[in-house]
Amino acid sequence: MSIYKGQTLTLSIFGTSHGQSIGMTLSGIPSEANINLDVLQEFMARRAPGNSPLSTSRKEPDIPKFVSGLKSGSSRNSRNLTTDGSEIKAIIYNRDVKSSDYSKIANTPRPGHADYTAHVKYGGLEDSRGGGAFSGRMTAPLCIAGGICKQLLAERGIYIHASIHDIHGNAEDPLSEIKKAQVLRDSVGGTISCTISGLDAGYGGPLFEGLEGRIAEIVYAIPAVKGIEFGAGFESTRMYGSENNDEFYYDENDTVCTRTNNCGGILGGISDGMDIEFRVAIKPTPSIARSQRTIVYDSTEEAVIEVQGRHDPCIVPRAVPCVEAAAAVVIADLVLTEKAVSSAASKKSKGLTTASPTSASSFGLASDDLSHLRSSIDEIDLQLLNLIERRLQIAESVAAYKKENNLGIIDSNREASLLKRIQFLSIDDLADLNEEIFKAIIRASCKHQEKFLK
Ligand SMILES: Cc1cc2nc3c(=O)[nH]c(=O)nc-3n(C[C@H](O)[C@H](O)[C@H](O)COP(=O)(O)O)c2cc1C
Ligand SMILES: C=C(O[C@@H]1CC(C(=O)O)=C[C@@H](OP(=O)(O)O)[C@H]1O)C(=O)O
Repeated sequence: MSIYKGQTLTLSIFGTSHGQSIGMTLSGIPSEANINLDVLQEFMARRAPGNSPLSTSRKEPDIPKFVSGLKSGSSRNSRNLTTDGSEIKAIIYNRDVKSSDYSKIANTPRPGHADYTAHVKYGGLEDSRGGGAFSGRMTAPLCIAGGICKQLLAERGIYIHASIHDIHGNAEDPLSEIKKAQVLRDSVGGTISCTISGLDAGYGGPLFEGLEGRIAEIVYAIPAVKGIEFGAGFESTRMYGSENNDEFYYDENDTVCTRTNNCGGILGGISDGMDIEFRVAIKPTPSIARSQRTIVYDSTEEAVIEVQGRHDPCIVPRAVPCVEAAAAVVIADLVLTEKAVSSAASKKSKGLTTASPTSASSFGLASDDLSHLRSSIDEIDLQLLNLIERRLQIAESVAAYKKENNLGIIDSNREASLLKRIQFLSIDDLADLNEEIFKAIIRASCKHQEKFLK
């Protein structure tokens, strides 16, 4: 078992590549967070093996079975679940295990893999099949946790997106490098870019509390990661200060912004309100079918091995969601731990120049108050969402009736009387605004009905 200890979140990942199962326990997620299982499964599928000729042929559906922490939500959709505040525990059973691939190389560590170091540490008791506890397969549970955290963050307007930057140095046609490597019975690595947007200024802290270190800690847990750089990173060593410094300005909403983002959205270990940008270096897959020299355990002999079996010719494409997952876990931990820092705190209009949680209160708006207000809004949004979903379900029945009776979708009389009723029920000065909102709801409903009339 391997454990990540954040300040609020604890994530433990268990199992091995060829054992019965792998899985994770995530604690610290508050109750009432909405988790949609379809969204989670789509995320898991981006990482799952066997989905492309450019990945390992091992086929694993990677559908997590939740054994605690999630309950049915208030919506009728059984795929919409809610956290209940207890530990979230999920298991994935390994399906497509072919351990015979590993029997020939049991005594000869693969260069570049963790076989040798695991052997030293666990004295021969380690399970090296499929990489054992060091396998890239262990990123499936990481993606369960990360997928949950991504949904939690999206509800707070924070989004994480990673993509392939280059493979083997080729940013124009990266996938062609994998095909070349396959022909050569070799492997290649590459770089993944990741952007975190929507995180307010003021998260993190100096020295050991710095955001770069916290993100790096969890990104380095992904097997095959060999480097991480933020913003201009190593390139900044070739710049003058005048080129590297990100000049400040106020945007049209009087929010503090920077003209460039060479610091990658982090200054002094603290988020500056711009996107957090970093790149991750992934080494070439260690298991390759070409001859390589190695040693034979418990002897002084050397040997030549050619690794058989199913392997990713390049880890980069499947590591992209893993990087998003790692970033999501650490940012969720940060957001759940630190008091929400008012985005208003970095606005000129409030007369504030710093984003520190303590200074916010001295200007009349305590960050505590703000986070309470925001959580009330989140709660209302949830109710609205459920009500809108119920309304759309009823609209489906209306569509069925219209289809049966050859009626058109738009009924202007009905729409006019509905809007009139809204005007009547509204508080005076909100009547026009409410009418606009309901017009949008009616439009969405008609669009939804159209699907059922085809
Ligand atoms: C998604 C993913 C898939 C991987 N697939 C393979 C693979 O098929 N074969 C392999 O030898 N290594 C694979 N790896 C990399 C090894 O697990 C990793 O190199 C090994 O555990 C040693 O760890 P290190 O490279 O971090 O030192 C994969 C890693 C990830 C993240
Ligand atoms: C199965 C996955 O990746 C595995 C990662 C891996 C390794 O050494 O890291 C070795 C291979 O395992 P096997 O030899 O059993 O096919 C990959 O298939 C996965 O990521 O789900």
